[in-house]
Amino acid sequence: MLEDLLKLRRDTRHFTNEPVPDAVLEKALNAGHMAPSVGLTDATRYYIIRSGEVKKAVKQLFDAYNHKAEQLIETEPQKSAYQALKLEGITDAPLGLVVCYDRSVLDEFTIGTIASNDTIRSSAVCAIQNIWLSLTEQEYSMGWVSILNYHQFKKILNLPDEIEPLGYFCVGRPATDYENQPMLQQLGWKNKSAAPIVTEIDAVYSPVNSGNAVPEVSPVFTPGSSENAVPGQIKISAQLRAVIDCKTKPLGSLGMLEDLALQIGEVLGSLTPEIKDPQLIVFAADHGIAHHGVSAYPQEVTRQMVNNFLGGGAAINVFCRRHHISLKVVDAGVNYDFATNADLIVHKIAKGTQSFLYGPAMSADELELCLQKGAEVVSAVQAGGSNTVGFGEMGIGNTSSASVLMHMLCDLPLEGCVGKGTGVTGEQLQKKQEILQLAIDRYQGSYELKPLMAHFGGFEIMQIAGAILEARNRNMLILVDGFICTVAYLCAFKLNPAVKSNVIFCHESDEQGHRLLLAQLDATAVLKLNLRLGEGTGCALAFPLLQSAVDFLNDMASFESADVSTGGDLRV
Ligand SMILES: O=C(O)c1ccc[n+]([C@@H]2O[C@H](COP(=O)([O-])O)[C@@H](O)[C@H]2O)c1
Ligand SMILES: Cc1cc2nc[nH]c2cc1C
Repeated sequence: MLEDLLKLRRDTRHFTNEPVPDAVLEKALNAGHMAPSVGLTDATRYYIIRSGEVKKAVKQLFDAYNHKAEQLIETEPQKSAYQALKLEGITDAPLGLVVCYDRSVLDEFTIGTIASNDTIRSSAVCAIQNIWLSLTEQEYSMGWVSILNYHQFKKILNLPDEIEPLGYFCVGRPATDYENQPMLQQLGWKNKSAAPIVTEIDAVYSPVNSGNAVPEVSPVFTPGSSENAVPGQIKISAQLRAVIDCKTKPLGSLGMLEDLALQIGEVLGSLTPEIKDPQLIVFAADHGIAHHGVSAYPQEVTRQMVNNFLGGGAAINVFCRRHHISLKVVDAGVNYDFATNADLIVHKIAKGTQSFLYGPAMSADELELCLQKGAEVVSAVQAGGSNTVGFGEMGIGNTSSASVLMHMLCDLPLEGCVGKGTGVTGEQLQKKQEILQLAIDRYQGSYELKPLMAHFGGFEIMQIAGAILEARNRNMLILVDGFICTVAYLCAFKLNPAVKSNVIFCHESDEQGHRLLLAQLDATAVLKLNLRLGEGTGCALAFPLLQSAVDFLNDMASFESADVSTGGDLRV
């Protein structure tokens, strides 16, 4: 009887050393294969582990993470109780089973995954339950080990990139029935609720009728209003100019460094400004448009590079270390679930945008959420004592999004806005242009700013726009990187032109379109090094020049203090 099996099924951590016959395993895996899979994606994959060496390596991963979990427990009695629990039987169980799903099924059109890619993961969970019940019926059992560093786990099993494991399952003959209850309940850790928790929803929720009205969220700023002026901002331009001109140098001879010193002094409201705790934030997200062959690299590079940032091995890590800039990564919408990491801020809106070839990349609500989440990042940065924030991005396909936004918002010919991105040239570049043109031709929405931002945007681009707006509200110095970041700035600027005074455009990217965009914005970049990497690399490289501008303003002698004769051209 099914009900008896459901009652008997246990998450098992205690096994006899009796081997699992092949026929038992085969029957259980066939039961897994009979489970529902969304849109018949058939993405569930199984790996069998019999090797003692592999089991030992998995056990070590478990031990390391379990130790971490122990550290999180605050009270000693609870810690001791936790330590007494046996949470796995990796080396005791005769067999290990790794249940995974294959993300590459998403490379083709699939049914049922449009709202969330998580559905393929859920299908694998259905298979797991079938296997569990089949093993129970055959008087065997299984134990789910989920406390693992999945990055390492994939590495030691040498799983292909697109294969995502849900856990390691210990399989064998149970050595106990835990008195017919979950082991955690038997040991008094926690009781299972007595009955399913069910609520009937009989009407569509409306905040107005509920008597529990949600206060309206105030916009990040009020475009075009005089409230945009930062309170207390001191008009010190003339004084700064005088200080710069009195330094021991021919008038204007420090060129652009003089403009930077002036701007930094103005933004930070000081004749002796100090750059405090500079921070670089890389916003990362995936793009539905990336599935249409518009990039030279596959989508998974986004998450691989995020892991590279977290591991300290990317160009931006190297440059930030060199120039003593703190680095954080924001998961704004990467198509992946990252392990917890102190340098990762999870502001995931969804696992990638929808392809704007078929409809809006994001909803109006998601756009607002992006602006809000970006603003939150900057609030936290300032609360930590920083007054200078640089923005970088990572997202396969994001030059496509940025190019269309530039075209739509600046009314410039598309060809001038589309470039090679990660390296598409020749026919592929032609194809990228055609796909983007098709998306534009199909667009039937409003030509107002926000609908355009939502339809063609990316989660990282819009979170950066929100972050720039908040940094301006907080009177911070804002460093903008290459082409994609400048498009994020363009969106922010269209919402509040006052952002311009706080922004330094750190470099002119080699991406075709950036030069044109900077000209359109009447902006001059600090560097031109033919970079087209993104990540915020331009910001990190320009930083020592900005610091040098501040240093000459603060530390250089004046004609008077050094007793040097002025030429006839001194302005003051
Ligand atoms: O910052 C730039 O100017 C820049 C120019 C070209 C490419 N990129 C990077 O390349 C990725 C987007 O390129 P693509 O070809 O995938 O659209 C994304 O991760 C960006 O960080 C960045
Ligand atoms: C390898 C790689 C690194 C990147 N960094 C930013 N965008 C990138 C795109 C690629 C492909």
